[in-house]
Amino acid sequence: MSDVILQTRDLTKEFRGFTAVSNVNLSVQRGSIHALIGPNGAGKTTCFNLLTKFLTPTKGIIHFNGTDITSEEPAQIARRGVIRSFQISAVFPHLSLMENVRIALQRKLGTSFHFWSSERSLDKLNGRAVALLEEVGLAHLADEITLNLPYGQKRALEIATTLAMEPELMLLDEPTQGMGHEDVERVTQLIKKVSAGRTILMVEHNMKVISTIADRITVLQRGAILAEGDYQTVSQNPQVMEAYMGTTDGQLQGAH
Ligand SMILES: Nc1ncnc2c1ncn2[C@@H]1O[C@H](COP(=O)(O)OP(=O)(O)OP(=O)(O)O)[C@@H](O)[C@H]1O
Repeated sequence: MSDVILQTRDLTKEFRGFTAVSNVNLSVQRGSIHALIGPNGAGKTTCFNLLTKFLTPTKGIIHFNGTDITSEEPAQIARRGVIRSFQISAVFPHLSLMENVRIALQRKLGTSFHFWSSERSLDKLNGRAVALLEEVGLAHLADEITLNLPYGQKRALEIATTLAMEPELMLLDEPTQGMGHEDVERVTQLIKKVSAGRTILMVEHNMKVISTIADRITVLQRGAILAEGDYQTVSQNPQVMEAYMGTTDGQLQGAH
């Protein structure tokens, strides 16, 4: 039986008559790494904004875990476990890595009386923060000031703060953007690692990353789904090649 965690039906967003996302029927399998790709302006970011309700759809339905969440507020959707990776600017540069992860954990716990009434709550909080830093390979830098981290490790910290929100579905927005080859490799492996027991929907331009870790790919063009399938299927689709390269005999590897 297929196990779909996220499903959209006819998801559409119009901006003053311009259709940025057009009747998108997206189906994300639980436990998969699903990539959303497409040329500039294809509607990828708008899709993410609709899924997290930073934008209200003009039309369409969003189901998460079988529940219609279309009319829910962003905070409600986040509480359900749909968490978009924080932008790098949301990580406090003058605080240590440990402090940043603790703040993310506190944000998740909020004013839960059950948690804070426990005498050992601070120990638990610190323990959880260390475990998250370990998960992303940054535990040895726990007391380092975030500002001093190289770019690749800042993105790993961003993933740790996202994990602190206990995501069931993580939305990663161009996680390897602006990285050198080694950082791309490291973050690719990190995404693979943290995908265990979670579902990841990622916007990514780097075809090497996509071919390495994506189970399924949805290609958007001018707001609509152009193609879907695994890397092999999508990369050999003449329409996809055309959309990326303006040629039907090009290779997707060269895109972006
Ligand atoms: N708030 C807005 N008002 C008007 N038009 C918008 C708005 N947001 C996005 N658009 C338009 O919608 C289209 C899709 O934009 P979007 O940012 O979703 O594309 P994208 O696939 O994420 O592109 P990129 O890869 O360049 O980030 C673009 O033509 C963009 O100009």
